[in-house]
Amino acid sequence: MAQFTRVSRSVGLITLQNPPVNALSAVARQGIVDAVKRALSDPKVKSVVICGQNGIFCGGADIKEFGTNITGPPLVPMIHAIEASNKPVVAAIEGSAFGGGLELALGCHYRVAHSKAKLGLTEVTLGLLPAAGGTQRLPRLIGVPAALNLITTGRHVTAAEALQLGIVDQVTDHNAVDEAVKFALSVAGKSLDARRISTYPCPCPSDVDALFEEVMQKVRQSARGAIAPIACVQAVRAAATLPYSQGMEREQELMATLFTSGQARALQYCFFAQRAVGRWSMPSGARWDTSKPRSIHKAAVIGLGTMGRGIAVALAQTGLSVVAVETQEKQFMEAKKMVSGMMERGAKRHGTAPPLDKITYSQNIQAVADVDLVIEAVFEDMALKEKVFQQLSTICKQGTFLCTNTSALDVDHLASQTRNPELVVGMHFFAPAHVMKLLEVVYGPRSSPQAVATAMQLGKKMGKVSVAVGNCRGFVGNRMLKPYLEQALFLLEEGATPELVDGALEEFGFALGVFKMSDLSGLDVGWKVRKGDGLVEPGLASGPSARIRQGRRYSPLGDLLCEQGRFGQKTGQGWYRYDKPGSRVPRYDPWLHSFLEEYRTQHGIVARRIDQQEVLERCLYALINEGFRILEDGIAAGPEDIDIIYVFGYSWPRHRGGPMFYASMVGLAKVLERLEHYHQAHPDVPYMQPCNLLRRLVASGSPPVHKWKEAIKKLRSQL
Ligand SMILES: CCCCCCC[C@H](O)CC(=O)SCCNC(=O)CCNC(=O)[C@H](O)C(C)(C)COP(=O)([O-])OP(=O)([O-])OC[C@H]1O[C@@H](n2cnc3c(N)ncnc32)[C@H](O)[C@@H]1OP(=O)([O-])[O-]
Repeated sequence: MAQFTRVSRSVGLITLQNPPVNALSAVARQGIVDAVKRALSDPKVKSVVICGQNGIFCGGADIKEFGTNITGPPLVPMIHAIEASNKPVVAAIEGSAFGGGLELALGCHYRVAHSKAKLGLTEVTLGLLPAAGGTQRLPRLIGVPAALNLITTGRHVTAAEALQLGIVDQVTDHNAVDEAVKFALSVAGKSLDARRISTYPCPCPSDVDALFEEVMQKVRQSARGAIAPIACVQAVRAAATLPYSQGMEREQELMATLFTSGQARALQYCFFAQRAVGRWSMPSGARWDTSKPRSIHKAAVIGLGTMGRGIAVALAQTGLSVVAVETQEKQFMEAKKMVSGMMERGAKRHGTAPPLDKITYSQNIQAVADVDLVIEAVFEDMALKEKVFQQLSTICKQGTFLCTNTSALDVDHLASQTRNPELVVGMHFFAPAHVMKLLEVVYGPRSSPQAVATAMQLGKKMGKVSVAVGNCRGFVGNRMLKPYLEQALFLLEEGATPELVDGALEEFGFALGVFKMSDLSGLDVGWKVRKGDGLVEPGLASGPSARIRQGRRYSPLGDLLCEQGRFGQKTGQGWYRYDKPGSRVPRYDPWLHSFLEEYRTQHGIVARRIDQQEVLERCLYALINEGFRILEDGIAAGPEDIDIIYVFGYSWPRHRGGPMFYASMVGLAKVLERLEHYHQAHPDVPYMQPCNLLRRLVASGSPPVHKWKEAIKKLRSQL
């Protein structure tokens, strides 16, 4: 709803009241329409201010209404009525003005913003475009290039930038509503002819065609298959080339296409899923709202390799005091330099001072005695980690949380090395840890709800999207990755090339295909793990057993590359060739192709033609099937947790909503049928056998993804 009051005798103050973000729901829109009518018909009111309650202007259209039968007054005529008013209307922007919220403000004649406010036409991030006149008014106000930048990226701008761009007329450090009221008093009675943005000519660059062609090319490249950014460019082009009313028609047309698209549904699902993962629960019944986190003031990082350095930087940037421990002299000296460099670069980007004094370095693990929380990030070796946890358990003060950054090892086993296993959780960061947004918080059967709550809260403070998951090999992300990687190797054996597999995955929307990604991460990492698991047999053996391990199909292709010293980008050779070690541009490598041919000959494999569809089905459905197993095992509480892990940690294209959402869009019955097909064709790959949960969901009518949690609970109770 919206409240109307008269202030300073002649200013009509309209306050949006729809907590928590004053979204423009049907009731809120009706409230605005009624309040505006009242203000315009009240002769005592000479000017109007629109603001939002609780320090937030407006979070835009009510996203929860999308996909329902939308009732109430539509936004476009509501905003037109405000703009057409013959009394000046001033938007008082505090907190956020996003999407439809900013469009509402653009319909006002003036905008006053608080200095801490953020503004943006964010619709593109939800698979939409600003369809309440935003694509037509913003370019008229700030010019085509700046509007294109904002609308196609959805980026938030500060009040200072908004002032510089000309989006707002005044920025204040004081109460924005009070300032807007003063402003409204000062403009009462003045002509509004030059204040209605829809009547402005669009400042058009001389060569419109060339500009839009260039922008479209760039947007297509970065969109990775997302359609909304492209529609945004088309709508702004309409602003630049058509009269306002025709531009509005084009905006509505484009919006109608996006509105019902699967991509919009996927992106809106991601929006809510990202928030839902914060409401975590454990199989014990412990939950986010009943578990109290402890405040962390001082933390330690043990091990300053690549991961440890990133974690130390991320902690320091959060404002915590950090003790960074590295026992090896050479690594210690190198890490100190690198960490300072990382902080200085980060600070330069944000225009702040680097938090260099937040970190103290030590080569002695005893230095962590008084910290509240430790994150162990030593080499991925169980014996080494066991030793570290035993030491920490005796060195640290009572109650210190002991966390491990392991990406796959048993968190519960590490907990068993300590006196207080309830204080142990996994905090699995993704490289580079000070940049990547994802954090898997891994609880073992003995982790206390307080330890989980504390790690989740710390993750949030560090700006991470934190997801609480159960303990198993590889947790959620890396456990699902294993079958995906293996399928890619099997496809190579059968006749595919790295270029074909990567091409299919990149067309699907991944930033990098699986082989380019492996080259980037380093092939030696997985090799070491496989060696540890007893899977690696040196040499190019032939015969049926050469490609079988522990009774299952195994591809030694990755091991063979590593034996040749081909570790990926770092050595200049991997699945691709690079100009020199450390170069980033992958190039076709004739050696690799001859090697694959030789390998197939040696193993009596006749290469066959593999198409993109098979690549996608085998790689993605294998990964999805493991996702269903993870749900079945209770390692993830729901599909949202898995999807958010994949979108934020594994570059899964957000416009496809994450693997589990994608499965629901493809249709569970279809996924099941294809898995059955591939399992029949490859019976020596047990993980291709469709998971029971998938079968049961299909048998129960393939409920939509938001109903899976409920369905899983029901299925469990029947077991
Ligand atoms: C045919 C149709 C024609 C349509 C015309 C087009 C109109 C327009 O162009 C389209 C739009 O505006 S598209 C919209 C463009 N707008 C955007 O893209 C802005 C999206 N919102 C945001 O970016 C952030 O929420 C804020 C920065 C506003 C606040 O951040 P913060 O302080 O960290 O808080 P938080 O944790 O993030 O949210 C708190 C709670 O509010 C919930 N909720 C939030 N916004 C909502 C919404 N619009 N709606 C509903 N709910 C919304 C959120 O789910 C959460 O609920 P929970 O149950 O407690 O989990």
